[in-house]
Amino acid sequence: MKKKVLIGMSGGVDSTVTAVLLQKEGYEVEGVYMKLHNKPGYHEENWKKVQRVADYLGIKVHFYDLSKEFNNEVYTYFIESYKEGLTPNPCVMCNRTIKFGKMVEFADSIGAEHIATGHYIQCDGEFIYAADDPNKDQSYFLCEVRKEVLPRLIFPLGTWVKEDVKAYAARIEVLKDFATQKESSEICFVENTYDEVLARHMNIDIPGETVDTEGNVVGTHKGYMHYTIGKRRGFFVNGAHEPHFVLDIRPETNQIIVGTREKLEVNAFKVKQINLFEDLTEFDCQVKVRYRTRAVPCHVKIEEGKASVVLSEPVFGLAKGQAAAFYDGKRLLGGGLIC
Ligand SMILES: Nc1ncnc2c1ncn2[C@@H]1O[C@H](COP(=O)(O)OP(=O)(O)OP(=O)(O)O)[C@@H](O)[C@H]1O
Repeated sequence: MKKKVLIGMSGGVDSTVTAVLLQKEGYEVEGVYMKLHNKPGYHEENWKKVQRVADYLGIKVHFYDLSKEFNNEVYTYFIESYKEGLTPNPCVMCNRTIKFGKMVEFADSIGAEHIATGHYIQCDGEFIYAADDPNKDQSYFLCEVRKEVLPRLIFPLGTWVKEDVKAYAARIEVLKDFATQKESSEICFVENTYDEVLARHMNIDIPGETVDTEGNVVGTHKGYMHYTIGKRRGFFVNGAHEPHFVLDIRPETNQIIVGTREKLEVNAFKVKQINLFEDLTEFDCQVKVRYRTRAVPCHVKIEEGKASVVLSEPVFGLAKGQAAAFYDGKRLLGGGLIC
């Protein structure tokens, strides 16, 4: 009997090509489109595309409304994090709870042993590995995924480059336009900027004090939720000759702490909500502290659910709330949230 795979189909070129490839490989393919939020017009358009692919492949596709779950697990966390002066990573949370959480439960309900997506990642059933194409690699966003689901995951695009994925779609007459459509933005529910999303829920324009590391008031800012650590624009510092960066955010007093670039340097930090694919308590590895950055060698020690990370070279602009992903070369060991 053919093995059944459930594919997360977004209407984008990556998941479309994923579906074509897995059907060619001999899997019995079903697709699911998850409605995650209420961006006007967004779902109607994507669902139509998913149906078009389904017609072409002759497969069954499901429309699954997970907007309530997404709101509870991802969207609220996003809003609350900014309120607390943190920099959230909604994609990391979505991958844990929705894409490789609720979608896996859905796969169970239709008797699908495997779950596939168009993520640029590799997985051997035990570990996740960075994609061959370093520019597209998305493994960082899976550092909080539960270990138990790994044996069921398939990522056919982990060895592909995006241009080849587009070229593949372009060669199929009915899927031609998938190759040229606009690529999705980084956070699916953010249309333009994250402040716009926050402003729908609260007043974020409350001017406050800009303070230096000694506690002196040196200027003004637009409201602490407009800033993330490392940001260097959008606030005022009296008589500053050098560029100043946001070093810390104090929601209680609506203050931002600013300083020159060398003050952004961090050599050690802590990580909570640790999720590891291997039983490790003390180890050397490399850590990525944000998505588009190089992994830095470090030593990690885990005690009472928190990891102490000591870096062998400094990083600049470490934002609390962001994910820290631990790697052994291309192999993802797991990760957690910077605290
Ligand atoms: N709303 C959704 N419903 C079902 N699966 C989804 C949805 N959004 C994303 N996915 C799955 O997660 C994968 C990675 O999502 P991401 O948002 O990074 O999309 P992407 O790289 O633009 O891929 P695509 O070209 O398939 O949209 C997608 O390839 C798809 O398999």
